[in-house]
Amino acid sequence: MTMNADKIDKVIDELHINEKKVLKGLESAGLEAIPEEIVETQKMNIKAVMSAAGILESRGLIEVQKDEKNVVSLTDDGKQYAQEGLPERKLLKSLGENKSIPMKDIGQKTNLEPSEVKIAIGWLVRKKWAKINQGIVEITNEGLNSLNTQSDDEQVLDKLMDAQKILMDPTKIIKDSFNLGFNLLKQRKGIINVKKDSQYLLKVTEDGKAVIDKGIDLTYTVSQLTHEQLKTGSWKSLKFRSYDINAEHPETFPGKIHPLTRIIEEIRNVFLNMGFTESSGNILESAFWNFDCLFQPQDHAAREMQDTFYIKNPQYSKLPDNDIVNRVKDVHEHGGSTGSEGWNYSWDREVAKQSVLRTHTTCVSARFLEEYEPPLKMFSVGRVFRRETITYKHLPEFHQVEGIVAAEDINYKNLLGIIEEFYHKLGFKVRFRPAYFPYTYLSTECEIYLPQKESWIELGGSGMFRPEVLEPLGVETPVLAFGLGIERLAMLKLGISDIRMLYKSDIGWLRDLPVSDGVKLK
Ligand SMILES: N[C@@H](Cc1ccccc1)C(=O)O
Repeated sequence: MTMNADKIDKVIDELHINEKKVLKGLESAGLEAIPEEIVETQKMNIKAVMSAAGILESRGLIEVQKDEKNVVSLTDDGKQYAQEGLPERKLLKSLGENKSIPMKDIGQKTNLEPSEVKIAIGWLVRKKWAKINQGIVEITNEGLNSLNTQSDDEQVLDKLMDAQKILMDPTKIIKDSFNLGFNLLKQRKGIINVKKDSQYLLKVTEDGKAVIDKGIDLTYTVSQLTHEQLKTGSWKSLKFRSYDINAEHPETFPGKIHPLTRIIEEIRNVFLNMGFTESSGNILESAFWNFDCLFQPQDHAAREMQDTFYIKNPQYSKLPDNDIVNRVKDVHEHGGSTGSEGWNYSWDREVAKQSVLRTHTTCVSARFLEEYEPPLKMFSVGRVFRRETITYKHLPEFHQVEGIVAAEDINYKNLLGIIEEFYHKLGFKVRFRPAYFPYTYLSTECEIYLPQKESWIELGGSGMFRPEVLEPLGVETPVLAFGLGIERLAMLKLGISDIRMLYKSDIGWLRDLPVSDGVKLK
């Protein structure tokens, strides 16, 4: 099957100068040549020819045939034998017409070296030129007949002497006289050398022919720009090799921002766009800001060691001004001036001073309210900590987004509207259920719908801060507040079923995520 014209043009366009030269060389050699010939005609080195041939072969333009040959030549000893004759020939000659001679006399009566005598007798017998009878060497008729003729091995010896080397095909076993002679010589050590040698033959294929027929322009095409070309300006006259966007390439894994970070950024953008101011607090917090100022009684279950991480060092954190501390104490003990009864116990300053890892970001909202005057809209994102057993949907450490809106005419309906709007912007449908928090009334839990599971899952709490919270902070307007978990939202957005995957260093699934989902990061 041959290529169409478009394909031919594309192939030509992609050929490197060396590949073009090899094709040129093959064209002038009649579509078939050994690499050495291309080296000659195209003035290339053998390495360049071979690597270009490899590429041409991979593109189907040529075929590279490999021919393994044995190169046979004579050793120095072999050459000496070729000149002086093999020992058995020397012995036969020096015996002349003598048909027999005792073995022990051979040394004296012939001109053979002592070391040759044994070999000579051995081969005389092997070649059936002589027999040994009770210590006497007797020349046979065959021996006499061969006085004036060359045996097979002697002929090969002569040929090798003349030709210096002879190529033999190792895959073919030929029973001609050359091979017989060659095998005989090989049985004697140190006469002939056999080396393997690969010979390549480059043959143009039909596709290659089509490319050659189209005409190959030897203009140098550059695949890489060098410093030199830029400096001298020679790049202006160069022809550049076009990109092959289909070329094989190693798989790469670009760095990307972790999806959880991205979702946090997306959430931040939503609130910033809704006109909220961003704030933040500390991970290490006093029980006062985490619990007490939120009207959470000091014997509340959530404060217990099994739910909250208490810190040994620093064991205690600083409390704010006595004013606010005393107002909080008042509210806890008997409701302050809110009209509420409070919790009716004796509030302990030491308990409020304990250091904790914040269990929610609501403490950020409390601190903000203490510092700023309504009207205000504030959100914060941060890590919170709870003594949870790790499961597919629980982590002892996770993120919350927390927010408050404080203004004269703010009400519970606004709260539901804001939460609905927030989830809507992230692509979720939300519903509300009544709930209880010590610091809000009315209180609600929000749930979002999971189409895959056809069920609702709880994502966070919210409510209107109680007067017992607002009064000590000096806030006179209503305040709506919410605190929503982020990891569960991330699970839904990313379609993962185990929350732990968000914190695993196993990057397998992260590799499959797109590099960007279009969320702008600062
Ligand atoms: N702090 C609550 C959420 C909440 C925030 C604000 C008001 C009401 C509830 C939680 O962590 O679950």
